[in-house]
Amino acid sequence: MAGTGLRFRQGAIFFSGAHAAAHPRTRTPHHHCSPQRTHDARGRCRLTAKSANGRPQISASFRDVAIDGAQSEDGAPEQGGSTVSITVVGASGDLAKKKIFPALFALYYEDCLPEHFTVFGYARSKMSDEELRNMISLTLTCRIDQRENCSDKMEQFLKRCFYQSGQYNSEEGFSELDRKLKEKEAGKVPNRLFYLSIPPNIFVDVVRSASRTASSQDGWTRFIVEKPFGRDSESSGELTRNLKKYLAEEQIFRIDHYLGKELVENLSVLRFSNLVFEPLWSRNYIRNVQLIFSEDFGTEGRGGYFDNYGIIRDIMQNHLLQILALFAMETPVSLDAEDIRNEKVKVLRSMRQLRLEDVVVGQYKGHSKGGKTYPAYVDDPTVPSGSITPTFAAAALFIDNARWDGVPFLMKAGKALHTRRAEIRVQFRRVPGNLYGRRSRSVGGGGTTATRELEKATNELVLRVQPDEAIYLKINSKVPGLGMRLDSSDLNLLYSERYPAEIPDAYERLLLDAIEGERRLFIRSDELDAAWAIFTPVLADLEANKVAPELYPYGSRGPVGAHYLAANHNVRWGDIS
Ligand SMILES: NC(=O)C1=CN([C@@H]2O[C@H](COP(=O)(O)OP(=O)(O)OC[C@H]3O[C@@H](n4cnc5c(N)ncnc54)[C@H](OP(=O)(O)O)[C@@H]3O)[C@@H](O)[C@H]2O)C=CC1
Ligand SMILES: O=C1O[C@H](COP(=O)(O)O)[C@@H](O)[C@H](O)[C@H]1O
Repeated sequence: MAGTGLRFRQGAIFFSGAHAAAHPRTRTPHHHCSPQRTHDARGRCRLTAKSANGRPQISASFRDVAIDGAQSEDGAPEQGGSTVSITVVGASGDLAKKKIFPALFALYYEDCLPEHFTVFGYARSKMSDEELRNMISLTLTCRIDQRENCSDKMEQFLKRCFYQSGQYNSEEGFSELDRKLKEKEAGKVPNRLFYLSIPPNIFVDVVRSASRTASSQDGWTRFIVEKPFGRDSESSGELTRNLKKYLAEEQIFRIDHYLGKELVENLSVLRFSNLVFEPLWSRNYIRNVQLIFSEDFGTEGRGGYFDNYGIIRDIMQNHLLQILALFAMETPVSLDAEDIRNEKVKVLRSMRQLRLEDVVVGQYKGHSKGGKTYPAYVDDPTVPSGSITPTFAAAALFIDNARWDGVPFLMKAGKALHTRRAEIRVQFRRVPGNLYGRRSRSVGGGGTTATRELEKATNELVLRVQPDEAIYLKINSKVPGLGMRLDSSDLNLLYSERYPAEIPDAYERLLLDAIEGERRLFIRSDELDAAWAIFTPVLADLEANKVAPELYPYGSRGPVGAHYLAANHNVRWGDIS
């Protein structure tokens, strides 16, 4: 089943009622947007459809495509139409509490969920519906730009939340869930979404039991699968094969929440809808690309999980590589999920396998500063003593195709660093024969001289994914005055100034996409294979050679080895120069 179109949330391009009626999207969830709301301007809660040539068609809101129907306050539907049941498996866990329930509430608060929906939590912990509601109510928040009584909305949302306790490999547990779901769904076409917010070793157990006993009979059944998708090519292949014993690929939504981040979504818009960037987007003008992730906290509380994976698997092989693929892919045939994912696979398959000499690994050590003591990674009681799992890595990757031949794509990811940041930096080549870069020559009537420093200040495009989302371009420009003094300054699109509304969390976008059957931002199995093929050999070498990580103090800028790695490729990290 191919993706059925896309929303232009920001641009608010919508499809017509006539098309809505004909479009396959109308078979799935039936959305309701309050007509009083100003969602158009915010670009939220709208469906778009595309014509055969992939262009968006004109406007109709979810309301236009909804099959009208009523639902009682506790989520029990009245006759007719369809309903969506969202089951969060692992409901008692960290991710569910921190991200999934809050994202579902935010969607509800924004009137973005289908009119008829129910949320179930499933886990082994014993809990009543009321206890689940109390638990999740602690992490629900309202938008800063509140438009209506938040506590009423929370109460209404919580009334639609229920809990079922059961084992993850238990068909009885999921049969009981199925029975309760049916009660809520009665009379409507049931669509079911399972979110696997559980450790990866039980993904297959859950999929086996839930698909056999709690699949929808008449509607769709989809599973969102959290990372990690294996530890290497082999384990990932095995996971995929096992999942596919019970599910079709179209039912599997492998989530990478970085694809749901606003700036990452904007990357393709920036490239493909501005004439000024795409012609420069190649080895002819780009010197290097840097993908940087840093966190100013350690693995606190997640050391048990992390030690089995390390930073390369936790961040690079998925989040940073996905960004790289979107950055470097060729223009897709259309904005359909399959066309985009085809291009991502192509570019990933053109990448060279990473070699040990192109990687630097580090691990944070304890540090005292300002009377405060910060722990070492190995101080975490869930981390085995003497662990050499990297909490920092830098790597130089290459794409062996005509567009990117010879351009280093440098990645850097680390925990317990001096700042929290995720960004993409594009460093352009020097201006050939730069008139203003000639050292000894006077370049203006004012008598000032341009220096070599300025020649070094080449253009740099920065997409700051977080925090303080921004896109800025470093340019050389003349300092106002009678002389000819040049300066490097920024053309800056700071989101908080240009778009004052709060930016939705990545999980909101991705949950909504999964409900709508939009696969563009989820990882296809061949993408995953291509991603693991790049990293598996070096991961095996690191482990086989027991490569000791370079220690860096908690709160520092990371190991100096990262600078040498960059220098080997004639690069200076943009975040520290
Ligand atoms: N937390 C985060 O920030 C992120 C998490 N993820 C991924 O999301 C998934 C869930 O993460 P998170 O919520 O942190 O996980 P948790 O460790 O909190 O586990 C979720 C739930 O699964 C059950 N569980 C935990 N360990 C086991 C076990 N060994 N065997 C059976 N059941 C177990 C527990 O529920 P009960 O005992 O009630 O059954 C627990 O509440 C994981 O795949 C993780 O890698 C991805 C990105 C970020
Ligand atoms: O997937 C993961 O992402 C988080 C960082 O996500 P962010 O949205 O807060 O930037 C990271 O902390 C975690 O280790 C990793 O598993």
